Amino acid sequence: MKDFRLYAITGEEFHKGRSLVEVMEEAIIGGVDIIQLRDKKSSKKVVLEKAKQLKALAEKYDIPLIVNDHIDVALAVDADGIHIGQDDLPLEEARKIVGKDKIIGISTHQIEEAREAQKNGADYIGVGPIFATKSKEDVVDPVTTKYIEEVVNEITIPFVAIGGIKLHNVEQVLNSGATRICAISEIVGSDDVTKTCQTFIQKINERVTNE
Ligand SMILES: Cc1ncc(COP(=O)(O)OP(=O)(O)O)c(N)n1
Ligand SMILES: Cc1nc(C(=O)O)sc1CCOP(=O)(O)O
Ligand SMILES: [Mg+2]
Repeated sequence: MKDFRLYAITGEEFHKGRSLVEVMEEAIIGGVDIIQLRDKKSSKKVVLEKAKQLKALAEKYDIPLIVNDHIDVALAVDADGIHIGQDDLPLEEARKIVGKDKIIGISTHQIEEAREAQKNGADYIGVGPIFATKSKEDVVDPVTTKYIEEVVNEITIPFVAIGGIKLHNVEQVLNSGATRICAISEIVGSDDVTKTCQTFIQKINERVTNE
C-alpha cells in the first residue's frame, strides 16, 4: 500500500453539526492522507450511503478510503480496504473475501497480536489505545508508548498509533518511534479541522524523515 502519515477516522458525534464530507474534506486539505468510515450506530443502508459519499471524496483527492467493520459495504463501494478488530472476522477469512489487492488493517493491543497480524498478511496494524479515549466504548486499558517501542523493535509491516492522541501529546508518540498517527476526536472535533491537521503534519514531519 502507498505509505501514509496522518489517518483520520470519522466520528460524527464530534462533528458539531457539520456534514461528514465537509469535515473529512477539511481534514484532507490539512494533510490527512488516508480516511476511515467508522459508524457504530447506523443501519447498514445508511453506512452504505456514507461510504458512497466518502468514496467520491477519497477519489477526488486520490487517497485511500478504509471502511471499518462492514466488509460488504467496502466491497459494494469499491473502497480501498477494510479495518477489522480482534473480535471481527479473522484476517485470513477477510482476505479470502476482499482479495489480495484490498488493504486490510487490523487493531492490535499486544505484541502477540501484532506478530499474528504480520504473519497472516495484514497490510498495516493499529497500535493502541496509546492513551485513554472516550471515542470507543469497549476499549481496553491504555497500552502506553511502551507498546509502540515493542512494535518498532520487532514488527516490519506499517503500524499506526491510535487512541487518545492529541496535538499536546503527539510528540510522546513520535518520540517512541511511531511515524503514522491516527485520531478521531482531536481531528473531527476540532473547530478548525484543517489547521489541526496541518499542525499534526508539521509535528510528524519534524520527527520523521522520509525513507
Ligand atoms: C486504524 C484503526 N485502528 C484501530 C481501530 C479499532 O478497530 P476495532 O478494534 O475493530 O474497534 P472499532 O473501531 O470497530 O470499534 C480502528 N477502527 N482503526
Ligand atoms: C477506534 C479506536 N480504536 C482504538 C484502538 O486502540 O484500537 S482507540 C480508538 C478510538 C480513537 O479515538 P480518539 O482519537 O478520539 O481517541
Ligand atoms: Mg471493528
